[in-house]
Amino acid sequence: MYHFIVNTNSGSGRGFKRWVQIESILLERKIVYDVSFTKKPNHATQLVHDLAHDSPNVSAIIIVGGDGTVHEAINGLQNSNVPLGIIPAGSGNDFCRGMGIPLNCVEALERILKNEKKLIDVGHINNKVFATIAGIGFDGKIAAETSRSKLKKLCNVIKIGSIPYILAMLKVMLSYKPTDVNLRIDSKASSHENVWLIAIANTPFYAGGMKICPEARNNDDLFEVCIVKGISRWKLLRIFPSVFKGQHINHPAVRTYQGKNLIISSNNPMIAHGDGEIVGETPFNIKILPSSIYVLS
Ligand SMILES: Nc1ncnc2c1ncn2[C@@H]1O[C@H](COP(=O)(O)OP(=O)(O)OP(=O)(O)O)[C@@H](O)[C@H]1O
Repeated sequence: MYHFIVNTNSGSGRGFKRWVQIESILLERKIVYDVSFTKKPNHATQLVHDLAHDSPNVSAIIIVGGDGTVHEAINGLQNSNVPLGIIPAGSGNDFCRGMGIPLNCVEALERILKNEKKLIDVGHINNKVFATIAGIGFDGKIAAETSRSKLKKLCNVIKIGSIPYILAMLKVMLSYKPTDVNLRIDSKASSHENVWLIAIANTPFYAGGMKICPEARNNDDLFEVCIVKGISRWKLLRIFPSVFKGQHINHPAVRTYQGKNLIISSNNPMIAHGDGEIVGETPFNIKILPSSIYVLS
């Protein structure tokens, strides 16, 4: 039996609208399902954990929500073979974008009903797992600003999901102070001065379609790492638009690496997000968890 978990709040109410559409299709086709609605932040983790570990009649758990709800769901799914399906209903939907899951909810449902499973890697940071990207520094600060933004709701309604991110980015850019970082990727240690951000990617996209790590794949047992450092805020502002096409990686202030395990410390605390949800401050120990969860895709 399919069990749907709906975050009616995601995408400023889009979650509810998508569920109404999906439920009418399920009823019309006489597909057996059950549904739970998230009642508060982090509720999806508990719901998924209980369904995946204590409900033998659940054949798949389908999330109706955005990246935050997917993040909560995968944190409840650890050590389970129950596959996860996603009906995108958030403002960013970067996990779906990275997996090639249709952003149209009816097409996403059709894909789920084909029952084709992919085994994917996830990342681990501060006792949390993440499916897309962990962003540290400038990035984490922007995520913290965006999650507080009232504008996010309005922009969701008029379908310009990246705008709150861009405005938060401009605000943080004016005040952010880059810091020095010690980094170990697998056995290789390095030091970096004036670091703006470190993105550790399992899939290419964040913030509603910015291609921060174009080469990231979630089935290769590896992170793609992008570091931006030693650049003035005005030059950073100038190269920013190139991130939408992933062309920023050619700039001399941008370095890319690959690896499975990272240890990161910094002179001044750097805040981090995983899948857009705040996960803490430096120091971090981050590792890839290969072939961790099944996704219907
Ligand atoms: N009943 C609820 N009331 C308030 N918040 C909730 C409820 N259920 C879940 N949430 C929270 O809603 C937040 C936003 O959900 P989600 O990330 O799925 O949507 P989004 O932010 O619109 O999409 P995206 O992350 O793709 O931009 C999550 O952080 C989750 O904890």
